[in-house]
Amino acid sequence: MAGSENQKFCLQEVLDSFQLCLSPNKEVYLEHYIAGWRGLVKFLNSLGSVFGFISKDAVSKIQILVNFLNSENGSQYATVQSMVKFELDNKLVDVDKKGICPESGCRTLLRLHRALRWLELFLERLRTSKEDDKTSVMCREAYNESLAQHHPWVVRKAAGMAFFALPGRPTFFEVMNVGPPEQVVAILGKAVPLISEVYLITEELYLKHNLLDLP
Ligand SMILES: CCCCCCCC/C=C\CCCCCCCC(=O)N[C@@H](COP(=O)(O)O)[C@H](O)/C=C/CCCCCCCCCCCCC
Repeated sequence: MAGSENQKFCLQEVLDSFQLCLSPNKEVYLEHYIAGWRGLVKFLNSLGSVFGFISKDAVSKIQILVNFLNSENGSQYATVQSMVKFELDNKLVDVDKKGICPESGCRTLLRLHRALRWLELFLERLRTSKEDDKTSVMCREAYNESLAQHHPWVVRKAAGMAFFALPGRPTFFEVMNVGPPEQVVAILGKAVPLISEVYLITEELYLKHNLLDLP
């Protein structure tokens, strides 16, 4: 999969990954979760270098999780549930403040998990938007309702500037690469509930283990 972030984006592939994410007993497969994010990063990269700092952060977090999956403990990272159990049982998570495990799987996934909520809110706005609605406004609103609450001022400012560079809705829909607008809206109608389900399962798991504020 190396370098796949540079290939052409297709929304259907992202949908497929998030579909494969859930096991029959509603565990979240890390491999497919990562594949979903890789697909999204492809989209981000196609929007231009102004989004480079966001893409870079997402790629570095994806890479941390890939490294865990490929490590000698890889089988413990098969699902988000098994990762949480393994890291907590073996004291591999910095719970209160950064210490000897600053880049645990739990902490790294939490950052992507928060971004998944932004994605859900943004895609729902896109799905229900009108032709001349502004993607930058949809993106900002979704960001303010989610990720922004976890970012310091300087990151919020940089993100806010980048949103101005987002293309209009028609170009945005074209880049999604699934056909005419009605088709995009139909696929978004499948993607949003799926992403929401993955988000909620992870949120409940993290809440149960008191992991929602990992430093
Ligand atoms: C389906 C097609 C349409 C939507 C496609 C969206 C594509 C989005 C792809 C990636 C989204 C970005 C994921 C960002 C992860 C951010 C994780 C994070 O919060 N990191 C911060 C905290 O990390 P630590 O310091 O604690 O390690 C880090 O400080 C962040 C730095 C970069 C800025 C992040 C800004 C996020 C803005 C999200 C909106 C992206 C706009 C994309 C527009 C399509």
